[in-house]
Amino acid sequence: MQLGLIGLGRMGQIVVGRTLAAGHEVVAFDLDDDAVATAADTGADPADSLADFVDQLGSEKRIWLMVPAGEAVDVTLEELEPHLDADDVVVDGGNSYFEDSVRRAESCPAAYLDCGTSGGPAGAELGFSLMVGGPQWAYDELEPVFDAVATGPDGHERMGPAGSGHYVKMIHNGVEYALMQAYGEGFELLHEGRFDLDLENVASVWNNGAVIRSWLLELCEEAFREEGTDLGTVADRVEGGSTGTWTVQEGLEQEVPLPLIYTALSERFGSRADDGRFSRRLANRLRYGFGRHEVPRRE
Ligand SMILES: NC(=O)C1=CN([C@@H]2O[C@H](COP(=O)(O)OP(=O)(O)OC[C@H]3O[C@@H](n4cnc5c(N)ncnc54)[C@H](O)[C@@H]3O)[C@@H](O)[C@H]2O)C=CC1
Ligand SMILES: O=C(CO)[C@H](O)[C@H](O)COP(=O)(O)O
Repeated sequence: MQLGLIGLGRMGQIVVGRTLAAGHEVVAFDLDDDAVATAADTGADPADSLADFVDQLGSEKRIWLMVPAGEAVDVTLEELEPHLDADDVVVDGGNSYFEDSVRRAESCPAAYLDCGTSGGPAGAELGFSLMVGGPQWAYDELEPVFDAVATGPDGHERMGPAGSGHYVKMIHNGVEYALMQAYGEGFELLHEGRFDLDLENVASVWNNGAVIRSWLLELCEEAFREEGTDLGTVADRVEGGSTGTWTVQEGLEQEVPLPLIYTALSERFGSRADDGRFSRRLANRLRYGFGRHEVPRRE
């Protein structure tokens, strides 16, 4: 299959690499020429403009967007629109708000798949977990690419109609916030508590058979190994927050109580006051662990 990839940042380059490794062709475009050159070095066909990108794709276009959520998706779709028809498929693999995806699916001339992507840049070797919404035929059509980008055939599923993929990913991120908060609080108590503990050792022993073992806990272990048991210069400041805000808003609309996710979100907002909380410094470092997000550091 030939896949057109727009957005060649941390996540897009992985989609390119995994799709090529599975024997497919990739045409790659980004506003940043260096990102296009990196994709070309991996074996993709570089496009120097969106017009060039569209020209290089065949009559039944298969396009994957991996650009930042929001305006970049709308701008890209607007430019693609004159070149798309009902036989084409567009996948949005970013963290778009699900209601935006429903709107885009209604107005896009091509079949539109909203694809929640989990695993982060650190998950490149294993492959991602993909939660897809949209028409069944388009999902079936893209299955070889989903097999390649995901951990394999078990790493992707069609969730339901338009919007359902990004809806499931939004709530996944709410759970992610609460888990990070829970690990952060536990390690804060261990750090401030009665014993002089090596937190890397604690995380390591918990990761070997304990009920609370997980990938996030492995990333806690990595953070203590690389930063030290007191997290060194990692600042008490947690960025991000959009996906957690949407999750809490949805909980309010559905009248489903989400006290843990809400608390984790409000802790993030509170962190921006910089008052030195350990749990938030760990959350800051964990976002680097899975997302390669920049780590704000204190002086
Ligand atoms: N980093 C992570 O852990 C995860 C990120 N995501 C989502 O995946 C999407 C991409 O994320 P990252 O790769 O981390 O971002 P990134 O910032 O590393 O890369 C975004 C790329 O898109 C390009 N771009 C921006 N606007 C463009 C446009 N109009 N046309 C063409 N290229 C454009 C930028 O030049 C950049 O190369 C976002 O929606 C993000 O929320 C999803 C799961 C995990
Ligand atoms: O989706 C992700 C992980 O699953 C990304 O890392 C995302 O950027 C994190 O979301 P937020 O910016 O709301 O912290």
